[in-house]
Amino acid sequence: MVDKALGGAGLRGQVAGQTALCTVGQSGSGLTYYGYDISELAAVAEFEEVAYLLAHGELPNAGQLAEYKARLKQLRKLPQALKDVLERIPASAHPMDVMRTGCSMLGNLETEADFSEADQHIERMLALFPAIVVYWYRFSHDGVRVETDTDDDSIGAHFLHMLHDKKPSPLHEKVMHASLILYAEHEFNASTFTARVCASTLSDIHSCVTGAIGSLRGPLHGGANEAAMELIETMQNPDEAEQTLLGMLERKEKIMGFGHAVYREKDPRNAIIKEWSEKLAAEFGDSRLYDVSVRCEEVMWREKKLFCNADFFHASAYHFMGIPTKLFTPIFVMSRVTGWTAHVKEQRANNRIIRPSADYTGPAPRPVPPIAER
Ligand SMILES: CC(=O)SCCNC(=O)CCNC(=O)[C@H](O)C(C)(C)COP(=O)(O)OP(=O)(O)OC[C@H]1O[C@@H](n2cnc3c(N)ncnc32)[C@H](O)[C@@H]1OP(=O)(O)O
Ligand SMILES: O=C([O-])CC(=O)C(=O)O
Repeated sequence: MVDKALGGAGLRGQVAGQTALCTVGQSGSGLTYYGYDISELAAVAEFEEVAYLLAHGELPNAGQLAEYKARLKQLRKLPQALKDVLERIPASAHPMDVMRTGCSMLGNLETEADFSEADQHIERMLALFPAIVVYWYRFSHDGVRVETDTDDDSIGAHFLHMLHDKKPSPLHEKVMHASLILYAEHEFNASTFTARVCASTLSDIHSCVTGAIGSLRGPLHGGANEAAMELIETMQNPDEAEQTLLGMLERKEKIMGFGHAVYREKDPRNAIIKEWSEKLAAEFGDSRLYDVSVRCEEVMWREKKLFCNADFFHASAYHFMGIPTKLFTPIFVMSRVTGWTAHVKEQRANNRIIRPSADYTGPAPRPVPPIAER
C-alpha cells in the first residue's frame, strides 16, 4: 500500500518486504533493534554487543561477548595482497571508494564459496574494515605502513589507535561505542535495500556489501555527515550560521544532516550524539562548532520544521576526536556492515528475487527506421 501523504516516488511508504531486525519511527520517532530501544543500547552496551545481537538475534552473555571480541581481534591482520592494492590507491581518492575497493578485493581473496560460510565472512569484514581505510589513509597521507594487529578491546578504539598512533581516552572509546551503535541498523534504508536486492539474486556476501557501500557514499545518505562538517566549518559564530542557513533556504538549497525519509518529528539518534558532541566540545575547548550546530538546529526547526538526523551532530563529534572529515562516512560503513549483513542473511532465509515493475513513460511502439533515414 502506498502511503498517500508520503507519495509513491522513491518507493516512499511502500512495504517492500519483511524484517525482524529493526523498527524505524513506529511510534513516530523510535528506533529499536530486535525489540531493544536504541537509547538504552547506546547508554549501556558496547558496540560489539549490538554487532552480536544483529548477527545472532539475541544479546550475548558475558562469556559469549568475550569469545566474540577475542575472535574479532584475531581477524585484524590485512592480507598482503590487500595491502598491495591499498598502497596503489592515490591519496586523492575518496575513502569510501577505498572501502568499496577494499571490500571487493577481500571478496577476491576470501570468496564466500557457500552461504554456510556467511558468519565467518561477516566477522572478517567487521574486524577488517577499520584496518582497510586506516592502512590506506596512513600510507597515502603519512607514508606510514600502520600495524593493524592492535590489541585494543573494541573496534572503535582499534580504529582511533591506528589513526592517531596512540590508544584513545576512555571518553573517546565510549563515544565510538555509542556512535557505532547508532549507525548499526536502520531497516530498509537505501544502502541496506541495495544489499538486499543484491542478496536476492543469490550473489555472494562481498558483492552485497560492496554495492551497499556505494549507496551509502552519496550525500543524501551516509555522506551527509561529511557534507554537514564542510558546512559548519565555514561558520564563524551562531549568528553567521543563522544568516548562512537563511540564505540557503531562500535559494532552496538542501542542508545536509537535516530531514529524513521516515521520521517526521525527530531522529531519535540525534539527541544521543548531540549530548556526546557537547561533552567532547567541552573537553576539546571548542566554543564555535557545537554552538554553531545548535543554532543550525534551531533555525531549521523554526523555519522549516526540519530536524537534525543522525548525521548532523556526528560531524562535530568526530571532528572533536581528531578524525579527518573524509573518514566520517567510512566509520558509518564499519558499523552498518552489521545491519547490511544481517539483512542479507534474512533475505537469503526467505528469498524471492526482488524485481519490481515500472510505469512505462516512453514512446508508443514504432518501426525501426533504416539507418540512412535517421
Ligand atoms: C543516516 C542517513 O542517511 S540520514 C539522511 C542523511 N541525508 C541528509 O541529511 C541529506 C539532506 N536531507 C535530505 O535530502 C532529505 O531530507 C532526505 C533524503 C533525507 C529525505 O528525503 P525525502 O524523503 O524526499 O524528504 P521529505 O519528503 O521529507 O522532504 C519534504 C520537503 O522538505 C525538503 N527538505 C527535506 N530535507 C531537506 C533539507 N535537508 N534541506 C532543505 N530542504 C529539505 C524537501 O526538499 C521537500 O521539499 P519539497 O516538498 O519542496 O520538494
Ligand atoms: O533510513 C534511512 O533512510 C536513512 C537512515 O537514517 C539510515 O540509514 O540510518
